[in-house]
Amino acid sequence: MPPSAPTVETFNLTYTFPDHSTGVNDISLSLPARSRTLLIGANGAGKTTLLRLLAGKRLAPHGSIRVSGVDPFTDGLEGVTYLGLEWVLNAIVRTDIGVAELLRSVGGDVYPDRRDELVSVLDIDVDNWRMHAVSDGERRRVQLAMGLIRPWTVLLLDEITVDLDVWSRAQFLGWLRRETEIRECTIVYATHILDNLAGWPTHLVHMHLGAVKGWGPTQEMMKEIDKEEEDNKDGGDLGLVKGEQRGNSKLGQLVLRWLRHDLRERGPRSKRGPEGRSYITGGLGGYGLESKDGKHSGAPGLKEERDYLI
Ligand SMILES: Nc1ncnc2c1ncn2[C@@H]1O[C@H](COP(=O)(O)OP(=O)(O)OP(=O)(O)O)[C@@H](O)[C@H]1O
Repeated sequence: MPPSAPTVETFNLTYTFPDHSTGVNDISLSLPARSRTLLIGANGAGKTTLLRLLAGKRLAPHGSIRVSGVDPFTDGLEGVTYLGLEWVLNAIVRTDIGVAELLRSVGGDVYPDRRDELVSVLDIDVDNWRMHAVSDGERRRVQLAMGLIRPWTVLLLDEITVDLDVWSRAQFLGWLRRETEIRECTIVYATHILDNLAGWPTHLVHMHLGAVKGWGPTQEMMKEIDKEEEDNKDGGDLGLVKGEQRGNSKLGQLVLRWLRHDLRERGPRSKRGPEGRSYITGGLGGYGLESKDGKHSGAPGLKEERDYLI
């Protein structure tokens, strides 16, 4: 990979699984060097598929992906680090092995400054922790350190911070941010957890049913929610009352809005339930029930779609 700035671009990227279901559909993105992009979308929106394609874990059509201006699958994926589920499930991190040894095995001695920095940021006890006898969150912290010691140029992160406590996650996100400020590197991060992310992403990508519905610099994307605040509607378009809105960050409000619209647009998953009864999902889950004769039995206390908060 050339030493130029690590831009990430896709050109009409489409991927269909062997069973003919759509993974991603006609995605064109141009993420600038040193950007920190969040992939946002409901479960099944295509975030993991996109990240795996960018990482070369799935074969993208020739010419549909460029990293630093070149086809990474022709010219090499060196510098691209993908941290996702399969990496997290690696069995070695559950064996009776010390942290120091593990970090050494992934190049800790070659990059001692980065190793020590990550150990400090992720609050890892190098001397005493053995991997078969740590908590899930502690294990995850060691895994993050292992995956990030080698200086990557493009980091593709599929939500793997779920086990971190709020403080550790904030420290970690701060470290990632600093990386993009002091080194030539770029991050694409798929997450549902928006805590401590206000001000973190430089770009947002809104995915739905395998497609990108919108993307761009965060400030541009936020205008949508700024406008809603200006309009000052009761509960806006989220179906939430005012007080509930206030509890969310602006980013949280924007994402709630997107996901609510996406679920409405997608519509019900299935009309048939057990025993011939059909679910009235209204795009928001199967809370209401309709009996065979069409009479609405409903979930206790829930009568209208507005009642089903996401
Ligand atoms: N191996 C597979 N074979 C067929 N279809 C798949 C496969 N993996 C994923 N899909 C489908 O592709 C779509 C996108 O899945 P993907 O895992 O990319 O979503 P996601 O946005 O990462 O979701 P989540 O937020 O739940 O992790 C889904 O509809 C899913 O059912």
